[in-house]
Amino acid sequence: MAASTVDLAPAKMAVAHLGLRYGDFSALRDVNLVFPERQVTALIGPSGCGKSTLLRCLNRMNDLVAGCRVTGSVLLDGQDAYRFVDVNDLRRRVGMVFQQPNPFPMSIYDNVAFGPRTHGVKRRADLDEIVERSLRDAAIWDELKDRLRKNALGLSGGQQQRLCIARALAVRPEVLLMDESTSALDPISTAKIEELVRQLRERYTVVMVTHNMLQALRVSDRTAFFLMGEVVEAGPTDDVFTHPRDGRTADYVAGRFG
Ligand SMILES: Nc1ncnc2c1ncn2[C@@H]1O[C@H](COP(=O)(O)OP(=O)(O)OP(=O)(O)O)[C@@H](O)[C@H]1O
Repeated sequence: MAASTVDLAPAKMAVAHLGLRYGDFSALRDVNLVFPERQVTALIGPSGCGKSTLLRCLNRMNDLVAGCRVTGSVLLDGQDAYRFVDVNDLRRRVGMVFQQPNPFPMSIYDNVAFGPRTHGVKRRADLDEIVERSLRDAAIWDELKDRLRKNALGLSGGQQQRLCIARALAVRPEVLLMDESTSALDPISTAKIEELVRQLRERYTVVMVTHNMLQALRVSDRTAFFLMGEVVEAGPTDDVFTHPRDGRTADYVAGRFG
């Protein structure tokens, strides 16, 4: 079978024969996926099928879960992320934005400067430059530039989430993981973040978990459909939604279960 053009894009990340157990429970089984550079990949599937678990393997957040055991491999630029990449370096290169906006209870400026400071950036001019660049990249500079010293907890939910994206971008990641990052937001804030993701893909590789089929269709280049810890089908988003190869994918994207 001829590979499609998207399949030929260089893989920024990939997982091969990935398995994950929480104690006796097998949450992922033999998952094989590629995440091409500068593309958005959506992970879809019913609740509990392992989407967030897979996402957390990509930056080894599952290392923090007691009793969790990972088999197979996770590759970043072809290097095994569990063996050859320092975990702190991995988490800098593979940033994450969560479902609930979670700004720190400090100023907008200090939220964005937090990561660079922990990585040793001290000069005020450098931090100023990083804060402005990150807020611009998160499409929220114009809204916030006159209130950088105000507490981040005073922002709306949508603004807080874009601030969290700016905070993630401040350490210059290469991959951005988004775990249902719009599900707590109103439709206008959601639309702003979707537009932002479309812009971010020019420079970053994005992997997003979403329950929203239309969101996957609007913003992703590729989609992987999970069911009970396995990938049923993965490929270009248009193919998965309009010509699914597996009947279970067809039923799910048509909303017949979920
Ligand atoms: N820390 C944990 N300890 C034990 N089991 C867990 C843990 N985290 C997740 N699980 C289980 O692993 C399975 C997959 O969970 P996961 O959160 O990855 O699913 P999901 O597809 O992201 O679900 P949702 O869409 O509801 O967020 C579920 O059965 C869940 O209960």
